[in-house]
Order: sequence, then structure tokens, then C-alpha cells
Amino acid sequence: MKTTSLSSTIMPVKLLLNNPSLPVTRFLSMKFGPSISAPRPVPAFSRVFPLRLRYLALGSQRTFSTRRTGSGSQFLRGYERKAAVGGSKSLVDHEAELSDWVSELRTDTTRGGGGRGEESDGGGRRGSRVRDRGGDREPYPAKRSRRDSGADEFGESRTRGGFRSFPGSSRMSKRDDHDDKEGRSFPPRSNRGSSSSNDRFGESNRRRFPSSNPSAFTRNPRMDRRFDNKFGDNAVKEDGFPGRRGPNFRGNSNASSSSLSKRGGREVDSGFRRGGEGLRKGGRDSRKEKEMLVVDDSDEDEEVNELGVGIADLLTEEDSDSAASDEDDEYEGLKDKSSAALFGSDKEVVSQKAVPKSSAGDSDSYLSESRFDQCSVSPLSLKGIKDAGYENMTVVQEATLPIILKGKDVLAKAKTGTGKTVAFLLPSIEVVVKSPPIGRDHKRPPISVLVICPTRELASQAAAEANKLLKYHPSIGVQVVIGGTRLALEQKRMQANPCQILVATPGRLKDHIENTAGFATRLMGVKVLILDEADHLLDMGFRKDIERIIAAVPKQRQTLLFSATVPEEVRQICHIALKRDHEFINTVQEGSEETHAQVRQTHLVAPLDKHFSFVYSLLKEHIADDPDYKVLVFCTTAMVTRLVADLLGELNLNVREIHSRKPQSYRTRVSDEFRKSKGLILVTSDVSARGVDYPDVTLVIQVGIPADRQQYIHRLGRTGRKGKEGQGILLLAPWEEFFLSTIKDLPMTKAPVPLVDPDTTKKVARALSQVDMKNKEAAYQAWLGYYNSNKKIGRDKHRLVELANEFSRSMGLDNPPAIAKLVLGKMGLKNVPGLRSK
Ligand SMILES: Nc1ncnc2c1ncn2[C@@H]1O[C@H](COP(=O)(O)OP(=O)(O)OP(=O)(O)O)[C@@H](O)[C@H]1O
Repeated sequence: MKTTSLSSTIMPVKLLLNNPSLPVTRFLSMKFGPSISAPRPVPAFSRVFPLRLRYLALGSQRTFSTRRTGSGSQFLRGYERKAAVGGSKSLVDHEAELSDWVSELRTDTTRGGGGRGEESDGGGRRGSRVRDRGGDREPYPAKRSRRDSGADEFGESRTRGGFRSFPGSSRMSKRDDHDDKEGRSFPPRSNRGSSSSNDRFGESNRRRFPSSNPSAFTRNPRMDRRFDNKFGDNAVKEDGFPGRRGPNFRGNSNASSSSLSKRGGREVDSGFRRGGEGLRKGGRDSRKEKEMLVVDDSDEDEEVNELGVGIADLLTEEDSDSAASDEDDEYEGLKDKSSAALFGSDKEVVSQKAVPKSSAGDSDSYLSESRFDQCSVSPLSLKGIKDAGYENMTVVQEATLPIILKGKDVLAKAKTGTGKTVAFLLPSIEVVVKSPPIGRDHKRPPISVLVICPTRELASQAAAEANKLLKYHPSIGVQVVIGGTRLALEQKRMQANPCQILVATPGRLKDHIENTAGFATRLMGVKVLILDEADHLLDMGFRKDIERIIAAVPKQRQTLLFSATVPEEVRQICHIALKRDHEFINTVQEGSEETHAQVRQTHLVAPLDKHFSFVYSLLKEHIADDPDYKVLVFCTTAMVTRLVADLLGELNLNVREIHSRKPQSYRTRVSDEFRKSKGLILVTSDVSARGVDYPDVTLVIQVGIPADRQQYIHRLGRTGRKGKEGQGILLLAPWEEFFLSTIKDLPMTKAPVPLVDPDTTKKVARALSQVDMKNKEAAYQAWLGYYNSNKKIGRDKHRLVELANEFSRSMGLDNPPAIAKLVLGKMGLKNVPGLRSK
């Protein structure tokens, strides 16, 4: 394994030297089709990197790289003529897809209102799939896409042929999935009451979580000992996969193993565990704790209570808070470049120091050779950067910063966990710095920078990062507006605390545009608009909100789109937000995977009735291997997430859950706890799939088919961040195996089948019997809704119901739970044999 890794480390470097296939790819502005070939000079960037880059604009794609050769701070340069991206698709395909989109857009525009990318379980709602209430999957209807119409039913064929695997094929198809109907079965916001669906689940949501008592969060040493004895004492982390370095990466080859040992040696310093009986309590009491929340705002109540969980999980209402491009082979070494020379700075240049060998602790593989103090950012920003512990730029930061600083629109693609947030925040802050200062009494300064994130967690995280960078800019304020908090509170907060940088989720931002006095005027000051997780925000679930937001900010602005995944169709529609002459900067080397080499990816295909015991066994094995385990278990929907969390709690594992059906205060607390903790499992819906930066996640398990290839990549990206190791396991049922064809280019192997002895089987069955029946019913309905919306699995309703009933049996139920007729009607499942209605 090590040999493989070493060769794979060396090979790309050789390639770099002999063949200018270089890792950072920069594209000309988005064009439709591969036909753009006119050479175009890039004076701005050449000025910024005068000695580092020269361009030949051939084709629609340019590449460049910065790489140290031998000692010192030499960089390799190279440029390559490349086939246009998307070459596998014909121009006809592109045009067909574009025309699909345009007609959909028209439909969207005419239907008005509706679709927001928020979440729900179940399949009644049409139009939007994922809601920023957190991003749990919302099923999309099974309208057959042209492209996939010939696919095997249920993907039962295990061959990988017959399924288009270029990135984004599934997404394109998904777009086709959307029905014209918006599923407006929800009452308008004002009509929604704080009813009592919680009560249905025995959750008295008005009880106070004892978070005011710090001891509630301190560890119980006795429990820890008991826990460690049970799972961790003699645990030795297997020296799994050596840290193969992609050609983008530098750093010594020992980095990964050292990181491994460091991780193994770290103390468990925070988070509370439950062990032994305490762990048993973890199942039940954790639920109690979850119930004892500070639920002090109406939106949160609405989020949990709306329509009653049964239907609410099936039907997500329109929720205004969003709760819802070269010269061949040129290598120019840089020797002792001054920062001004490096970046063509026409600004104040901050003193430079020798380039440090390493500045990132465990692994610096994701870092570039360039230091922040070599670029033209303000001294106060540099101080903030230094205090944040950043010295060298990451690859994406190095690639984008000079271009953004020049005012260009940018679409940037960089792997997960490689510092995209700082990449867009830092140059945006510089825009504010250069803006005329606001007067002290200016309570409502224009908003200069608007950052849109798809989930609340991500928005809060980006705001926190901005605050770090703004430490020495006291006159620049950041505010965050997200769903799940009272609009009025945010309005007051924004009034009391002037801000020039606003981070928001789309739905809540739209609320403010429509309901907050003076807000629209403030937005007219926007100079930089950022779409984080851009591909997701431009997806159908969010697009209408995004279009509304774009219409509310000035046309004369800079726009930055960042994501770890940029499917072809997103490139084709990004002109919604970006200027035509924007730059596409792709730091994922052409031909390399979009996932990290140091993350071991495996898949396991097993019948549904084995899934629960497999998840338990996989977790137990991992816990035994790594006492500092930190695991994310992704489930298909919020209600299935709750079921799995309940089950694992009953099995005495130290588990938390997070999904859209939890109040925001709870989500924030659990998210913070997981960020700081070790020895903890977070069972989650897709609210945690994108962007969330939990350090040192050791394992990501994905149970059931992810919504698409992108979602698989983003979920997996919660581990292996900042060059660290990680592991990912995808657990599928046999009829979900077709999904593997969409990720066949990723380095994935078969996982060994976990050993499940009869005792374990009994234990899991017993634990399942302890899970609240209502939660099983809700999970069944949500499961049915999710797969009903899958264009392959949901096509044959009879088969779908058979599978759902298999899921029901896997929960230990003899009979499938009855579902309300209304709900079955909404799902298009009325009178399908095998279903019970009520
Ligand atoms: N220059 C830097 N040096 C060291 N650490 C950095 C640097 N820039 C960012 N980081 C850290 O790297 C981590 C990952 O950053 P971030 O969350 O922005 O990644 P990302 O690329 O946006 O990931 P995702 O695709 O999952 O959203 C964060 O903990 C951040 O603080």
C-alpha cells in the first residue's frame, strides 16, 4: 500500500516535469460547448504573477501550477493545451441541456413563489429538493429524464454500463426530475401554528435544555473510563493508507503517518461521552436532553411542529425563513522573489520572511508555497490571518486571490477542506477596506459583501471565519441571517450592529429583502456577491431564491462562485450570476479525482435487513481501532436519521443527531459539540453534507444512496480535511448498486463484510424494539418518500412499495405502518398494493 502511495506521489511530479499537465486549471469564461479557441491575453493575471504565469489561450481551458522543485522556493510552471472540458458530450447535448434549463427557468418564473432548497422527508412536495433549513434531502418526483430513460429499473443490473458517468449527469437528470408543481400544500408562513407534532413524539419542546449549566457539558470521567475500557483501551489505529500526495501537494511523505500518530496521541479534551450504562442512557437520555431545549423562538417551533411530523416530514412547506485557459511547457523558477515581484503588487507590501517549510501541523499537503504576506492585502488583514494561524496560502487561495483582488468574477473549484472560505472572504474584506469609511453613527451602512450559503451551519461557520479575519478591522462588521431564528430579532440585531458583510441563507435573505425596512436599499451597496457551494445554490432547489437575490443586488458587482464540485451543467448556467468574462479556476487537476487520495473509500452492498447491524459493527470496529474516533453517519432523510440515532443510542454508542427537524438552537449546540469533540458519532441528514468544517473526522459512513455524485463527494469531504487522513464507507442495498457507476472514477474498493455474530444480531434486534414506534412510522414514510422521488428506484411503484416494506421489516416491524391517504395521494401511491392507508 505504501509502495502504491509513493509511486502515486512521484508519478504526478514526473508528469509535471515532463508533461505540463498541471494542477490548477483556469478556464476562460464559460462558453457553451468546446468551441472556444481564440487566443486571449490575460494581462491582469500576468501582472499579478509576472514571472510565474504565461498564458496561451487555447481552447477553453488553461492550466497553471505552483510547485517547489528541489530546495528553495522555486516553482514549476507549465501550461497545457487541453481538450475542452465536457468533450465527451456533444454540442447537441450541451444545447439540449441548456434548452431544458431555459424552459425550466421559464416555467419557474411563471409559477412564482414556491421552490426553496429546503428539506423535508417524504415525497409530496414538488419543485425544490433541498431546503436551507439544513439541506436534508427532499425527494424529487420521478419524472423521467431523457438521458436516463433507458436505464435499468431499480438499477438492478449490476453492470456499470448504461449509466452516464460524467460528473453531473445525475444532476442534469435530477433537474429533469422536477415537476412543474410546487407542492403548495403548505399554509403560508403566517398561518402556520406552533402545533404539537413534537408532542406526537413525546417531545415536550418547551423544556429547557440545561445548557446554562456548564456541568451539563463536562465529561464524566467514570463514564469515560468505562467507555474506554469497553471500546478504546487497547485500540491501535491501523496504519491504513499512506498519505498519497496529489501533484498539487507538497510536503514530506511522512506527513500522513505523523498525522496519524498525532491523532492517535491526542487527548480527548472535550465533549461529553456516555459509557456503559451511561451510554445506554445516551440512547434514551440523549433524547430527553434533546427535548430539553431552549426553544425560544417561534420559527424553531414551527420548524419542528409544522403540520405534524407525519405529514411535515413528507411535505415541506414554503418556509420563509428557509428553515427552511499558454505557452507549452514553461517552468519559471522563482528565486528570492520579493512579494511585490510575486504578486505584482501595486499596494503596500508587508515585510516578508523566509518561506517556512511547513506551517500546517499534521500535514501541509494542501498548502501552497506562497505566503499571505506576499500578496497585496492590507496589513490589518494580515494580522488577522496570522492570528488565525494561517501563514501559507492553500492551493485554492493562491490560485484565486490575485485574480479576485483584480476584481474579476471567478468560478472556483477546489477539493473539500482546502480553505475555500478564506479564499473568498479575504479578498472580499479587502474590497470593504478600500471602500470609503462609514461614519460612527451610520447604523445602516450599505452591505458591501453578501455571502450566500446553503445551510445555516455553513453560514454561521463562514461568519465566524470572517470575524477571525476581521479581528483588526474593528470598523467592519459581519452579520449572519439564517432561518430558524426570529426575523424580528435579526432585524434588531442588524440595526444595532452595523455590518458591511452579510452572510445569509437564501430563504431568510429573501425574507429580509421583502420584509425588512431599508434592507433592499442596503443591498444596493453590494460590491461582491459570493455563492458558497455554488453548484448547490444554482440547483433547482435554490435557484429561484438566488435569482431573486441577484435581482436585488447591483449589476455592477464582482461575483465569486466556489464549490468542490462544479458539474458541467452548472458551468453552463453560471452566467446567471457571473459575468461572461469570468475566470474558471479549477484546482482539481485534470484527470485526478475530486476526492482526496488520503481518504480511503470503500463500498458495501448488502440487503436492507443487514444494514443496521452492519452500521453498528462498522462503528464498533472503528471505535476499537481509533479511540479518538469522530464519525459522521449520513442518512437519507431527517426521520431516518432520527431512527438510526435512536438505534445507535439504544446500542450504547455515544451518539448525537442533527437534521432539519431539530430546532436551530439544538443544531447549533450539537454542531459545536461535535466540532470540539472526539469519541463521538454524529448521525446526520444532509444538513452536514456540505461545507461544515468539523476537524479530524475519522470516518464517514453513508447509509443508502446519496442524492447524487456531488452529494457523495461533499459528504465524504467531511473527513480528510486539511490534508488529514480519513475513511469513507458507502453502504448500499443491492438495488442501489447502480449508483456506483456514477462514482466509478473515484478510488473506491469493496469493503470487507463486517462480522456480525448472532449475539450482535440479537442485540441490534433488541435495540430496534426499544425504538419508539412513532419514529419507525415516520422513518418508513420518509424512506418511502425519498426513494419514491428517486428517478430509478421510484419509477416502479409496486417494486418501490416492496422495498419500503423490506425497510419496514428491517426495523423489526411485522406490518408496514399505515400512511395517511392524503400523503399517499401526494406521493402518487394511492392503491399501490402492499401499502396500508389510514
Ligand atoms: N491558509 C490556511 N492555512 C491553514 N489552514 C487554513 C488556511 N485556510 C483555511 N484553513 C483552514 O482549513 C479548514 C478548511 O477550510 P474550509 O472550511 O474553508 O474548506 P473548504 O474548501 O471550504 O471545504 P468544503 O468544500 O468542505 O466547504 C478550515 O479549518 C480553515 O480554518
